[in-house]
Amino acid sequence: MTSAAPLIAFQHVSKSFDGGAIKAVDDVSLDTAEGEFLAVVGGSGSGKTTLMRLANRLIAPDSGNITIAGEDVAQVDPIELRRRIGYVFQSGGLFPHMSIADNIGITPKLLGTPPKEIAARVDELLDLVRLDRTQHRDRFPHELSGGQRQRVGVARALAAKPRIMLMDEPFGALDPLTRDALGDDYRALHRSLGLTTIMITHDMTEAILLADRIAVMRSGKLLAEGTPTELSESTDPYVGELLGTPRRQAERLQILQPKDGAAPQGGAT
Ligand SMILES: Nc1ncnc2c1ncn2[C@@H]1O[C@H](COP(=O)(O)OP(=O)(O)OP(=O)(O)O)[C@@H](O)[C@H]1O
Repeated sequence: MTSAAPLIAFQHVSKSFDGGAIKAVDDVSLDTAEGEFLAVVGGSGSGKTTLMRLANRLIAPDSGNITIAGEDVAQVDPIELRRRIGYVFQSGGLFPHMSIADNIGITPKLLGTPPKEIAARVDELLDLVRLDRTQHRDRFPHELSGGQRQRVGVARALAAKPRIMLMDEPFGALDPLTRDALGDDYRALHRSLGLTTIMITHDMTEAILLADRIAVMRSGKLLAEGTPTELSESTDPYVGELLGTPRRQAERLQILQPKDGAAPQGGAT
């Protein structure tokens, strides 16, 4: 647990579907401090997306509550909430018939921002996510690579200058190198913009590399949470199983370590 007051707090949150037959989220209490990067991992159907949708008020909990900076989200106007919380979808969620500039500018437009200001903001955001302005502004989503589309998804989520970013498997569908590059770039943005981020990922290695803290979900319940080091000390068999892959990767990657402290070829410092 962190000592600072949480920016986002789930308190005994539950959500069922199909008349109670499916307990998607089952009595989850979880805090995220301001500036923290929290990864939520867990198998398919464990309740990760439902947890995000509850925070964003896309759905309402059956019981418990979610607060942002101490305020119950149920009391916050949904438009105001979307301004405070950026949301990045796995598929990018871009509107196919709209240009990249229009996709990125949609939230400022809905908020009544004057067109000139929107155009300037779109260019600023393209720079921020490292996409060339002139090359990309007028293209359509199908004219971009998967990685570029996800960069646009991040830019669009940042358009209204939110303090909080919720990301649902944002880099899951990308090849490993692109995934790595986008993860690193996003982590840098998280820091430089002072964001608080909750990111769902299936990939424990990605969670360890990017997040300050990791929450493990299973069957709607929060099974474990902590820093990567804390989790690696967990005796829970499922947590151990999730950590199996990164452990094996780490062991195999040992062979890439320079021997006897010698500098790697190329003389990088
Ligand atoms: N609108 C809905 N109506 C009925 N059941 C739902 C609904 N949304 C989610 N569920 C069910 O709730 C459970 C949790 O789903 P959720 O999407 O939160 O899991 P997840 O951990 O995000 O899975 P994945 O990693 O596959 O995206 C699943 O059994 C799912 O089928």
